[in-house]
Amino acid sequence: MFSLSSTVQPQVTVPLSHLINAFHSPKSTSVSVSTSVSQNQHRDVVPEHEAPSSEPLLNLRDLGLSELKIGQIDQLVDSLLPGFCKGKNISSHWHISHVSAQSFFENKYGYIDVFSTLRSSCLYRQHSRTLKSICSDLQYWPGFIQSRGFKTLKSRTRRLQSTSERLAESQQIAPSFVKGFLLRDRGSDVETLDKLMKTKNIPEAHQDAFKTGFAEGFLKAQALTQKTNDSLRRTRLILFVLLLFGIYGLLKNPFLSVRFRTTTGLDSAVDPVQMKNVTFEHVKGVEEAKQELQEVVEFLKNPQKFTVLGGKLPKGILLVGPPGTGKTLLARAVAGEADVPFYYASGSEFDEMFVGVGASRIRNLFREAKANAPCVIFIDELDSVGGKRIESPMHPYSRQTINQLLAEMDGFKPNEGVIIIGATNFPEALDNALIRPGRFDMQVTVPRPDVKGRKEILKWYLNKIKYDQSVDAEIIARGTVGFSGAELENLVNQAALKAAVDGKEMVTMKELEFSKDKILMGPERRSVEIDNKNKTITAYHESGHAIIAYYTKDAMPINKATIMPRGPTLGHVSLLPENDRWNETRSQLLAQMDVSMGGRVAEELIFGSDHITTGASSDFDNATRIAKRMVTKFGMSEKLGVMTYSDTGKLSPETQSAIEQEIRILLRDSYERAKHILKTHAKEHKNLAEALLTYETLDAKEIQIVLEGKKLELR
Ligand SMILES: Nc1ncnc2c1ncn2[C@@H]1O[C@H](COP(=O)(O)OP(=O)(O)OP(=O)(O)O)[C@@H](O)[C@H]1O
Ligand SMILES: [Zn+2]
Repeated sequence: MFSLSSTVQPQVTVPLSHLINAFHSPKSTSVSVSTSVSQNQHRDVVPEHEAPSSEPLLNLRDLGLSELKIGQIDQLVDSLLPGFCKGKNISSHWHISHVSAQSFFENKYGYIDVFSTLRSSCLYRQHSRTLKSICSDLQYWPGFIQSRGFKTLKSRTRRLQSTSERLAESQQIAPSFVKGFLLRDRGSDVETLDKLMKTKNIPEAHQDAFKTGFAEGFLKAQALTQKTNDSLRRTRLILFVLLLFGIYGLLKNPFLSVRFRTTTGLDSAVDPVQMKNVTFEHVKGVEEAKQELQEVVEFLKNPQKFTVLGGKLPKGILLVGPPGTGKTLLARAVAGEADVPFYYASGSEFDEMFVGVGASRIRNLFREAKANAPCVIFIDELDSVGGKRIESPMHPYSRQTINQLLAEMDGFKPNEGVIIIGATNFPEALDNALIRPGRFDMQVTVPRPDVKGRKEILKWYLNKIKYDQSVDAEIIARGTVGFSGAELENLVNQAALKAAVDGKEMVTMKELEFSKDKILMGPERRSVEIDNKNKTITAYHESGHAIIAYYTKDAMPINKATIMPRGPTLGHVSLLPENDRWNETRSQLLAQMDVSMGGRVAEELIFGSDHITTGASSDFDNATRIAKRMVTKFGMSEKLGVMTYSDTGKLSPETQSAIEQEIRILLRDSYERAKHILKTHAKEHKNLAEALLTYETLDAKEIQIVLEGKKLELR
């Protein structure tokens, strides 16, 4: 601790504590003193000390100090002024062993024992020896002297008053020199010291040494006080200079200044943007969301019209959906359609480790927005400011931030024309207080686009680039199940870049397919040298899949087959659902399993069962997953019936083995069906594999040509 009292304390009390230490620190000395006093005195003293009430109030005479013999005094003085008696001179020992510490502990060990004061005050009182009793009186002194160094005059007076009050009570019995110390009259200190030494018959030569020692100790203590004060002042100065440098650095250094700015909360994204250039036209494939937001646009255009009948519009709208589905775009479009200012804020901006900063940003944002109503405030990643996790110790102040947000949302009237749109990927993570009526009480789902939506989005972005008329957006749309708007935009962009790199004038299907595969499976690995044997195996394996897909009634249409290594694969066949599949029939699922089996079946038929490879593992994963779900989820096993088995680990061993049995049968049958097809179409299989070895990649049309036995035009 660096409190003033604790730093200054030691110096002022030094001289006396030295005395105290000198009096009774060498235990053996004090013992020998007390044993050598006459039995009488000893008896006199002991009972007094046994009575607790008499503790500190002892008269020197009672202590028998005046009766000490010369030899004993020598002993005493020796303990006070070590080395003095021997040399009858102020030895160098005395100079060194002075005073500079408050306690015996500190003198001995060289560092402060923080409990020394407490301990001493208790211990000294417990001592039954006479000299120690004096010390118990003496050690009142440091406490009062301490105040002189740094207390105000007022407090000092008060202290003195209380001191004298206490004194008044004990005036009759307190030793006079202790009184002198307590009153801190230096003159009387000396006087009392003189008197003491006189009454106690301390020889004159000793008296001088005694006083000198006292004075020296005092001076040293003064010097120490001065030193401590100086160093204290220096430390403060250094800290102040460092602080100034720190602030200067923060303002000067660009990186730091950004930190500083963002943490001050003074400029938290309060500049609105006019969104004239973004309208609902720009958002494709999310028709339902657009319809729901249409009424908000009407409201922003004319807030009064809506509230005149007492109707209330939601203050907050929550856009919920996976990343990249166009939530931000929709919010912008709302502002753009209504032609009102758009305030953008990201939830993570408010998630500050500094107390109050997040809250003050929210305040600023709402103040600005209200001044410019009607307007739209958009808070992206709302979960990072309004999430339930805000109780976590990592975000100690986010509770404040969310409370501020709630207060601001409650703080304006519904017809003020401020609409808050929040976006989140995890609505379930939001704090309940945020989604109750009056806050974000309208939820709009922004899902991943369906095949129609994907086609629209693709067309929208294709129209921004040069593309060949042969490009069929629908084919790409069908092959990009689960893609978000942002991913589709990226796909078109990558195709355009690829075309540019290849020196083409326009983007064709080839580039679009290429970038689709790249996004789905990772980049091509053209540099990998695959030996002919492996290439052949891959060609037959992939053609196996393709043949099964082609000749199985309920399989998805083939889109493409390739033996170009990409990501972790050596080749692949891609199939295209005609439409997004909302439901799948039993025969469609079986067809998918058969197609998966096609690869391994081909390897076995062409190269023999000793030469099958590891390449089919992901095919089996896929087939097994389908079979398992058919049995345990879809009720498609006659033996196990129309029942779901969610946690197979908890089922009885019989049921578990029955499930396993059924899955095994489904897979085995699938394998056999695939084998049958490949055996039947061995010729087509061979043709297709050879075509793949020649051309590396074949699209749906080319595959059809090969399988119909026609010759492919040379590319
Ligand atoms: N439905 C869509 N129509 C047109 N473009 C879209 C669509 N969805 C996404 N995009 C494109 O993707 C970009 C990113 O989308 P946006 O930032 O709106 O997604 P988001 O849902 O807000 O994502 P996040 O949750 O990651 O913030 C948009 O700027 C836009 O170019
Ligand atoms: Zn395969």
